[in-house]
Amino acid sequence: MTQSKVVVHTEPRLLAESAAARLIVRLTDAQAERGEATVVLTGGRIAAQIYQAIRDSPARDAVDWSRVNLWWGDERFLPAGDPERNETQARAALLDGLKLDPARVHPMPASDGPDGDDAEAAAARYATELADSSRPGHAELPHFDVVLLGVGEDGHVASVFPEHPVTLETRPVSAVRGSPKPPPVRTTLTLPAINTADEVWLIASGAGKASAVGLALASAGPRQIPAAGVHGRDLTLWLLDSAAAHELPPRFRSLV
Ligand SMILES: O=C(O)[C@H](O)[C@@H](O)[C@H](O)[C@H](O)COP(=O)(O)O
Repeated sequence: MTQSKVVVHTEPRLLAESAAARLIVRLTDAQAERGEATVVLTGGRIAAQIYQAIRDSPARDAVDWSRVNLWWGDERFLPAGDPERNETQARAALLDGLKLDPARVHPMPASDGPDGDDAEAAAARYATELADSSRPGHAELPHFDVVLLGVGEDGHVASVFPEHPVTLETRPVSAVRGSPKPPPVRTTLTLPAINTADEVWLIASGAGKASAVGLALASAGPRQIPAAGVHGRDLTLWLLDSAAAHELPPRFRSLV
């Protein structure tokens, strides 16, 4: 039975620093347990701050980065190296400074890759790459220790947007057309894929997220608020700053 936890920090800098420290510990624990660790990265502003905090952390190399498997939860379907790609932003903020094993780094396909501008084919390709790394007993997906998710003002996570057909997708990876958040074409892990993770961390900063966070932790459904539809097998962790926590349901009010 998954455990839910909400942690509120007074300001964005503390949210980013503490999330970075938490991820370093989580990855080192996973490596101690299984010899490797697997994390699914997200895009966005608070995620970039977390990546930079990891980069600058004195504890950074407690993680053996050569034994970390990196996947992405979603990607803007743009040419390789485009500054708007989540991969480009993660590499600039953190990855380029780490001793990663390139064979363990799995960016989502670019729009100038082997599938050209066919986002559906690119999504299928990523699904195959995931399946090729799947864990025993799970035909389609590797073991995800942690999936990181930013939360949109509208309650989206990854590129699963409210009332979008992708909210009903059962395949692990989907193309997304008509994204309300530019660019319009993306690829994303779906809610069922995200929910295979041991832990899902939802990270939100700023007053603009307060409504979506409050609805997700109240009674919203996953089509209306996709963030309401994600949960880890062991832990669903909300990492918030005070501004994003401003509309938490009464049972969480003591945290703010
Ligand atoms: O490709 C993307 O845009 C992200 O994956 C997206 O899901 C992001 O995490 C949220 O929109 C929050 O972004 P901010 O932290 O910048 O508000």
